Amino acid sequence: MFSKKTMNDIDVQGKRVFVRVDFNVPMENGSITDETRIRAAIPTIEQLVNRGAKVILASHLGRPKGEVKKEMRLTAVGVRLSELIGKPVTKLDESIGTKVEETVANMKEGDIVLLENVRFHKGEEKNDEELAKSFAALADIYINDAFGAAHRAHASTEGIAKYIPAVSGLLIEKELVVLGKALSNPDRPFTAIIGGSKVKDKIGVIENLLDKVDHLLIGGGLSYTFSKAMGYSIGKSLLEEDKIELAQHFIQKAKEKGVQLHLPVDAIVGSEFSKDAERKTVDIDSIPETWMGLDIGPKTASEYAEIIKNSKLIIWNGPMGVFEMEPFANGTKTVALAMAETEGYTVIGGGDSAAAVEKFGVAEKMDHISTGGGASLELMEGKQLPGIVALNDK
Ligand SMILES: Nc1ncnc2c1ncn2[C@@H]1O[C@H](COP(=O)(O)OP(=O)(O)O)[C@@H](O)[C@H]1O
Ligand SMILES: O=C(OP(=O)(O)O)[C@H](O)COP(=O)(O)O
Repeated sequence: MFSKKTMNDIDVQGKRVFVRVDFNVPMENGSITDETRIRAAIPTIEQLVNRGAKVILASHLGRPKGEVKKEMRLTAVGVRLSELIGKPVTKLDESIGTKVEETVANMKEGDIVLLENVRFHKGEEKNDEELAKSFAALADIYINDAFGAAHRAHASTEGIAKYIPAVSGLLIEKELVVLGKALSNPDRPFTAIIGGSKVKDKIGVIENLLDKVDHLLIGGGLSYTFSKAMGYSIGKSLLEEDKIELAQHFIQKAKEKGVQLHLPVDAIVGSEFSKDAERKTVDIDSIPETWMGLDIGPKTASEYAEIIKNSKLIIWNGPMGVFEMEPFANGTKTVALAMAETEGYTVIGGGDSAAAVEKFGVAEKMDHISTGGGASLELMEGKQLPGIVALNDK
């Protein structure tokens, strides 16, 4: 049961509503390559517009680390949102300050304003009180609908909730209901697949996952820290040096728990991080010194596909390789196709993983595409998400 107040529990007509969404979409050369997260926010926005709210949207994009980065502006997102929703969206170049205050003061019922990337302010990720108060001062009500960022205690996801009435949006509610149902009493075999490049963020979740799953499949950039822990040389592959010991601990813990921890047995390596790189397939203990692992190899991919097909519940977060580059897309594609074929209940989490199943044309075949990668993993671990804890109880 969802114990937090939602936007259905409150009156929003004529109210200024600060809606935190997760518009952190994959971008390439200024264009949006996957709009899953924008589409996922639309039911909340549309309903608020129809109910006569003044809708102030806030989001982060990428990790600009407190600086204004031109390629991380939300301008393209504003344009696409306006097209999808069929209404004007006023995109501002700031998220606080006089210009924002004036624009908000002139809003009419049903208007939509999109603020600039909140992470252009250092205070956002520090959950700075002053910044949170400035966001709160813009609105009468706070609605959190950024499921993908709900595991972050930031000024616009958590801090703001201290100062004005705070409720959840429709997406967060839906995510919690669907994920909660799948995870509360999981069908077995239960398999989790973890990959991607946010190694520091994701390696920690493995500790608790080992208590929950039957199979854990590791791929993507994350896998090379494990290869290193096994004593293999990994050339120039992605490595989180200070997590090698932790990876060793997980390999040991998996053995003790009887969890099948599967690590890649082969890799596709490239001579550089480029789609035009020279490429070859090698066993995992034979990555040449100056090369880098950019995809799981074919033996690994087919082993993983087999496990997926024989599982009853599969949760996948993080691509198996740099699938955005055609020569390194095959591992992710094989896993995506196996997810489409399995009889098991399939959950995809994360911006890039969602983009991958779209790219390979199998999004429709998934049982649930979650907008949160890290957030769904933390939920699966049994952790409380700060962006949700902060909301008012029913
Ligand atoms: N071997 C690798 N080396 C470097 N980057 C990788 C590798 N494998 C996958 N990636 C990258 O990981 C990124 C996605 O990681 P992440 O953000 O953790 O996933 P998600 O958004 O699904 O949670 C993709 O852009 C992909 O190119
Ligand atoms: O893309 C996101 O997370 P995800 O890659 O775990 O799905 C969210 O927007 C959170 O972004 P962050 O991991 O930079 O805080």
